[in-house]
Amino acid sequence: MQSVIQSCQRIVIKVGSSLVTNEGRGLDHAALARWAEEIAALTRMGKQVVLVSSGAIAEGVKRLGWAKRPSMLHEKQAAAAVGQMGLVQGYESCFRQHSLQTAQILLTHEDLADRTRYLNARSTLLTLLQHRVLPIINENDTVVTSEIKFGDNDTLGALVTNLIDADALIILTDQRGLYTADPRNNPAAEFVHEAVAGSAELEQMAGGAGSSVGTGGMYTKVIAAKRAALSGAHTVIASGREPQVLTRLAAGEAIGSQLTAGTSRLAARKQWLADHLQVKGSVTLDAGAVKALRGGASLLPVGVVEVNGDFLRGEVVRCLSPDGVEMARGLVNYSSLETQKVLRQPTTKLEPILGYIDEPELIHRDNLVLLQA
Ligand SMILES: Nc1ncnc2c1ncn2[C@@H]1O[C@H](COP(=O)(O)OP(=O)(O)O)[C@@H](O)[C@H]1O
Ligand SMILES: N[C@@H](CCC(=O)OP(=O)(O)O)C(=O)O
Repeated sequence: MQSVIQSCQRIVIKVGSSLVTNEGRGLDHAALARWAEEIAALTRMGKQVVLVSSGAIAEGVKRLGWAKRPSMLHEKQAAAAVGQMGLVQGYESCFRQHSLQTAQILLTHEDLADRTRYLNARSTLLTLLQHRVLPIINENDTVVTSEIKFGDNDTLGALVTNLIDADALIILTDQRGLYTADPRNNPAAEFVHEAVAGSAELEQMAGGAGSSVGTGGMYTKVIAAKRAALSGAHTVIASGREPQVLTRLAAGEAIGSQLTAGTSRLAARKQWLADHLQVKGSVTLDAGAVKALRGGASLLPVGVVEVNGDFLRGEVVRCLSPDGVEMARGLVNYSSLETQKVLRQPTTKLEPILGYIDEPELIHRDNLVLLQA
């Protein structure tokens, strides 16, 4: 078996608290240095990497000299604020050795649930990647209340994977991967080398956290793999203590448990577009544009004759044929006001009319679902 990571270009890597903080004993600088070296090697291969790191609370608890992880939310938040300083300092200095710039991003659930904030988070992350900066993400623990909390970084890792259309999610933890039962208390548990992400039996195998430092255990990792697969991304759960784990995965070596996505990234994205998003308005196309879309092309402003309703960049609109029948829907690159200004215009006129150009297409073909043959 080959690792799918070899052919993946954009990868989210999540590292858990017990690994980052040596089971709560304090920041594991040697481990951070190893991952930094490997991630630098991945970026030299042309891969784009986003790191989701836990460990702020565990490190804060250690720095504050507390005997154990507190149960009060405010104490956890205080610990996270202290510990996050340690995390970013640690990562910054390790990645600097490899001339890699890093950026800290702290997110809450609301940032990804709100359409505008979601698009902003996406654009910022993609811009950082374009500039070869390594984003290091954690939950914004100091401001969250229980209602807006992701709660565990496995979920956050999967949502970031969906957000940036990553090809894969690698979850590094303190076990080799997924076993048929928690190996800490089931010596007979068997290792799962490969499975389809989202299969029901995986959720039955996975238990909670085995240590007092981690939160979600294997259950949240299996659910994260199911969620990552919704945008067509594969997940690998592997040990962060395995020597050269990241570079070996990138070389195609099958390490850890590989939970593959059933559908391709493009098919998944189109399914998601078709099913999940609220439709905000519509554009009416001319006959030429209808033909172009049916042939697999993107929608250009030149083929649009009318705009109906109010929509913003990133929202979903209906594409109507000249006789008013919905023939496609997709994610628009320009708002209704902007579209109004550029309809029937060739792409070369976008910049003179708008004063800027986001994308040459009104709807890119990857963001378009055809509804009729
Ligand atoms: N089926 C399983 N296979 C492997 N580990 C499991 C399983 N069920 C529960 N676990 C537990 O999940 C733990 C990893 O999750 P967690 O402690 O939350 O780590 P992290 O901090 O890396 O997120 C393992 O140490 C193990 O005890
Ligand atoms: N945001 C928290 C993450 C908590 C968490 O999910 O931990 P883990 O199960 O180890 O990934 C922190 O940095 O402590």
